[in-house]
Amino acid sequence: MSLTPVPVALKALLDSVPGPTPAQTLALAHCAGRVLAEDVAALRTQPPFANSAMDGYAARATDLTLGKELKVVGESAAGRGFSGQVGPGETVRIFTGAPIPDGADAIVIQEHAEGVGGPVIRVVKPAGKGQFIRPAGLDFQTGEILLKAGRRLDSAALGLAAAAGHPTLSVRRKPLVAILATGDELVLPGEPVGPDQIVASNSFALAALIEEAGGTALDLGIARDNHPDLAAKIDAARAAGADVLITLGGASVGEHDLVQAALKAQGMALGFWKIAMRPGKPMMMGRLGPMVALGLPGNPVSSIVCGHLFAMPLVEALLGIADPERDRSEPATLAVDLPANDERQDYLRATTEIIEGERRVRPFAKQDSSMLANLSRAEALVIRPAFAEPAKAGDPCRIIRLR
Ligand SMILES: Nc1nc2c(c(=O)[nH]1)N[C@H]1C(S)=C(S)[C@@H](COP(=O)(O)OP(=O)(O)OC[C@H]3O[C@@H](n4cnc5c(N)ncnc54)[C@H](O)[C@@H]3O)O[C@H]1N2
Ligand code: MOO
Repeated sequence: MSLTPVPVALKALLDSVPGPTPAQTLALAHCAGRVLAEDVAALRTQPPFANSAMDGYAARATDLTLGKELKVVGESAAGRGFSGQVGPGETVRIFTGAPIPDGADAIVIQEHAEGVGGPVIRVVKPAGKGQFIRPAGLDFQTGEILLKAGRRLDSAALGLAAAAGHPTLSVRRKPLVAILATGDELVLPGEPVGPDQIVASNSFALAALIEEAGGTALDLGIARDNHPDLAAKIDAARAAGADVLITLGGASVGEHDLVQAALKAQGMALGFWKIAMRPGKPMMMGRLGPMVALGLPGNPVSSIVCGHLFAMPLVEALLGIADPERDRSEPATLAVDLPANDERQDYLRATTEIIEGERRVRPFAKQDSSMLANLSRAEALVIRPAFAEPAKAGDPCRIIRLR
């Protein structure tokens, strides 16, 4: 079977998503990091009235000339405006956020006015028309679309939704991603490690990526390399209503690599198996009813790199985020020579440094897909396209930043 190129695999995976998860209404306080299911329109105009950007004096701009003396006829504070009219030769003491009184069309800040005894001030620096006045609707108008569906709710978006008068928002349900480790050799961290056993790490790494992308990770534990156990764990994922089942390991061609057969036995329609990528070659994708099945290789670095490249965009697609397929790579410059590449697109763990304004990347000499320590030290993955010619230090390249 030929190897599926990375972009073809990504497209097939995202196309397999039946649609975004259903919408749910949440109180604003619980919306951080969630993704909007609908556009958000302003329920009010902001600011609702012209107000002062500074503490000072509101007057007619024609009166705010050097040395002019003005009579203070009242005060406008935030929440308590001045109800009268500002006439020629008059001014109103005003504070930041307070409504601009009728008749006034400029603010002189208090540092540019001095008291001359009694309720009189003198202008020591002129102010032009409109100075320090925020007109009504400066920020937004009622009905204006402020945030589009698919927007992740960061602090700026949440502040804006609140200012626009929304106590709740319609957001996508977090995609539920069941994660199943497989292997007779695996024990959990902290458990006694017998001969020939390995500590399972992939579920923890993948759960973190899923949560970072905006999903909920459901750890199904470890299935042993036999059909009854695998079937029971796959059943558990379906019973939980998982949108996605990620399996870890058992993806390759050995006699104990049973995951694909176990999924097919339950009716999985295979999308693809084996991609032109290093690490990550034995990755598999299929559909089991409404659930997307993503089979990641067991090697820890392979599963995490596939998690970045495939599982995170999959969660984004389920959240209805626009263009989950977008190119996430950035330009950089190689710090070392690299040999020609074969048919698998490489993702090389690398450190990065800025030299003379240029991001230089230095892949580790050892790239074995079992080595997690250099993945945690890596700041980027250097992409080496399939069949790339030998490259020299100083050549341009593309990278995916890891942090
Ligand atoms: N004859 C061939 N052998 C292999 C091929 C191939 O094409 N022909 N492909 C290799 C590649 S590439 C990869 S990647 C691995 C992936 O194999 P599996 O997905 O079947 O992974 P396992 O055999 O189950 O495990 C590989 C390795 O990773 C450890 N592992 C597994 N699960 C976990 C976990 N949850 N946490 C930590 N470590 C885990 C496992 O103990 C093994 O050491 O196949 C190559 N072989
Ligand atoms: O593709 Mo495997 O992930 O090279 O080790």
